[in-house]
Amino acid sequence: MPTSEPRYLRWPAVAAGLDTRARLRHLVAGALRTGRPLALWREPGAEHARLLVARSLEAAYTGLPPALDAQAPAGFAFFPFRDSDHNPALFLPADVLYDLARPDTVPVAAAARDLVPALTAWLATTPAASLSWHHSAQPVPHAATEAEYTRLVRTGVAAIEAQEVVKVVTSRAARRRLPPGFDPLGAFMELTQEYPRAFVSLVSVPGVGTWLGATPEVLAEVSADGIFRTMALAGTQPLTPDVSPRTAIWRQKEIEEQALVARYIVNCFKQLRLREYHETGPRTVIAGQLLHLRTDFEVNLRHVPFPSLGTDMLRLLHPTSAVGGMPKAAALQFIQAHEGYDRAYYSGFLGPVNVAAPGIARLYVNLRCLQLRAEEAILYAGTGLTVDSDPAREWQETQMKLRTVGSVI
Ligand SMILES: C=C(O[C@@H]1C=C(C(=O)O)C=C[C@H]1O)C(=O)O
Repeated sequence: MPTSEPRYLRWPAVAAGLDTRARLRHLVAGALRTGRPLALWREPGAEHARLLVARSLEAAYTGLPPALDAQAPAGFAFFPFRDSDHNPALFLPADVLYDLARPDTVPVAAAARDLVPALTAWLATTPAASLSWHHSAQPVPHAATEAEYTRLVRTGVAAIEAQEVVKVVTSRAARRRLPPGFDPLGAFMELTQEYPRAFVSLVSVPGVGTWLGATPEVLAEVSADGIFRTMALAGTQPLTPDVSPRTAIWRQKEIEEQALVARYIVNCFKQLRLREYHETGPRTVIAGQLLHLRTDFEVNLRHVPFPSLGTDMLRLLHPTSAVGGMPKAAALQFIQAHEGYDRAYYSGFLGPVNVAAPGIARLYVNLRCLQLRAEEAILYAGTGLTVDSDPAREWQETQMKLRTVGSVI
């Protein structure tokens, strides 16, 4: 009889003695070996992580950003900064879900029943000693030197002075050799410990590659109580022993930079003719070893006549002026023309939709992240420029941001 209930697979004898983490490794090994996409994540404040395995790469290709409503399919969105053949927009269907809070069974979605024999076989194999992570087929992006980044910032400031853009976010890639025996799963676990307030993720997709990150920035969230949330996060300074969120002082440059992001979000609400939003802040918040300015926005979806607000906002927001700039089109054009490397999934967005329960979505901007290659990691960071930007400070700021995820290598 057809049913929409998942099927709960039990662990076979070979895996019976494995603890939760070893079972996770065993599942990940099987997904990698059989060429399947996977996403592992830990939500801010949550104790346990979840692993999702999609039945195939083909099933993960998507067009539009996901719909944030309870009827939409469950899965994990992994979207690039800009769609292209090299960096496809992906939505990994929640075919197999392993919840580390419930390690005794492996639920397989009704739509993925065909997967049960293969999955049963892979669970019964001897646990693998090493994992073969998926790597991107694209060339390693150019890593800007300090001189090159300085030039980029100067060009950005000149574009602001010439009034081509009001704000633009420039970024760069940095290459780091991986230490021998580097273990991405171990690094993921370390990040979850180190950054309890971040959204920590490890995504591996055939042909697309493997990305690891710990981001502080919500792009669009719909919670169980029907609240839509987004945030304007910008402005950066180091968290040092003598500053705290309560005593932090911000320069005019950072205040303006963050206000532009907040204004951008308000404009998105305006485009949808929505007036009933709550705005809190800006406040100073901690993100790893950094402080940022943040304004929170909330809409109670049960009190407004906009059933598709979450979906519409997501499509308007990305890429926000926290990673692109203002006006959006001109800033994106500037980035395309001058940045000199492919951001790929850095400053795209990612996160689960309808996985915890129908109607719950948590999408984050993919910041403080790295891409894994066979022997090296490519780290990414950017900075919002305004007319007052100083190239040396902007370089320093990217250095600080690289340290968040860089701490695990
Ligand atoms: C672009 C990044 O971060 C964004 C830019 C910020 C800034 O310019 O101060 C701060 C937080 C993020 O919204 C990054 O981490 O790479």
